[in-house]
Amino acid sequence: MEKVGFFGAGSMAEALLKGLLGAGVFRAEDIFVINKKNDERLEYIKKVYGVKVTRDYSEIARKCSILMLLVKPKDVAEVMEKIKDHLKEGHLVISVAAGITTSFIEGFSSKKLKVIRAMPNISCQIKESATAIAAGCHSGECELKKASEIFSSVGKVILVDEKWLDAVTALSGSGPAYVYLMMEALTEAGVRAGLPEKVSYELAVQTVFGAAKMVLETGEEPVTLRKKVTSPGGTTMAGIETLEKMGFVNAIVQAVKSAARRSVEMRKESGVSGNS
Ligand SMILES: NC(=O)C1=CN([C@@H]2O[C@H](COP(=O)(O)OP(=O)(O)OC[C@H]3O[C@@H](n4cnc5c(N)ncnc54)[C@H](OP(=O)(O)O)[C@@H]3O)[C@@H](O)[C@H]2O)C=CC1
Ligand SMILES: O=C(O)[C@@H]1CCC=N1
Repeated sequence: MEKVGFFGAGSMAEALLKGLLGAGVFRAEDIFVINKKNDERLEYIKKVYGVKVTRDYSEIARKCSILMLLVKPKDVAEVMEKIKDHLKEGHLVISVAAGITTSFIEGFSSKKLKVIRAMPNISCQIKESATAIAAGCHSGECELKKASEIFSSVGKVILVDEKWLDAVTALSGSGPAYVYLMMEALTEAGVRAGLPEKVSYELAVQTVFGAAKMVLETGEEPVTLRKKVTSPGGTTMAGIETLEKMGFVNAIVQAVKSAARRSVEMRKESGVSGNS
């Protein structure tokens, strides 16, 4: 079985660990995890998931054929500097860092480094991620298949052109947070309408879950289902009209635009030149 190295032991690394181990894609003993300085966190990861932990970058590069960059965009260069002399053409580097291009990563090695850029989301923890993947210029079918296998084990995978990844990041990478905010807003709204907080919270969360499941299980589009809920002259119509008046759709459109812009900014702040 192939060995995989995790550079980073934060939220994304843990979400992926849970998903990959749960799905049996890798054995715990074939996963190596490194972080920068948080000893407590590394100890926790080792204890809870039974994976190997180290502070030796070259050990990971030597032992693992798949190297996953699970660090913040600004820290990608530091990791690449530390592993660049140990990289071989046989390595597959998979980065989830928002805004960081495959060409930036490829640029750290004189070899034809195989790089895949992926944008999963936090739901990989429960195997429900929406992940988009794009290939770097030395990656082909084989690397895409491998990355696809990894991310399929934690949800749905869509293959995209790399130029779309800022938009993908803004939509589905950040997207769970927008939906959580919607749940918070519904809960708050219920409380303001007189419900006890616990009742409001339970209704809000189940409503969001049920609505998503309806779309997936019936195959009907959201617009069709929305019309089915909206009786003429009824309560939903009153609610939707207020959302429209308050610019709900535009607020979402602007949120995704801002997030995509931030992806571009983070690329620049991380020292990456060029687009997407
Ligand atoms: N969170 C999310 O929902 C999503 C995140 N992403 C992407 O995933 C990446 C990681 O995000 P997230 O997990 O939230 O971030 P966290 O801040 O939770 O984790 C970052 C990790 O990187 C480690 N790290 C920093 N520098 C180094 C280094 N030089 N060598 C080794 N490890 C290092 C940190 O170690 P230490 O604590 O010791 O400093 C920490 O374990 C980001 O690039 C983000 O864009 C993508 C999709 C969704
Ligand atoms: O907020 C961020 O920058 C990361 C990327 C997508 C989700 N979280």
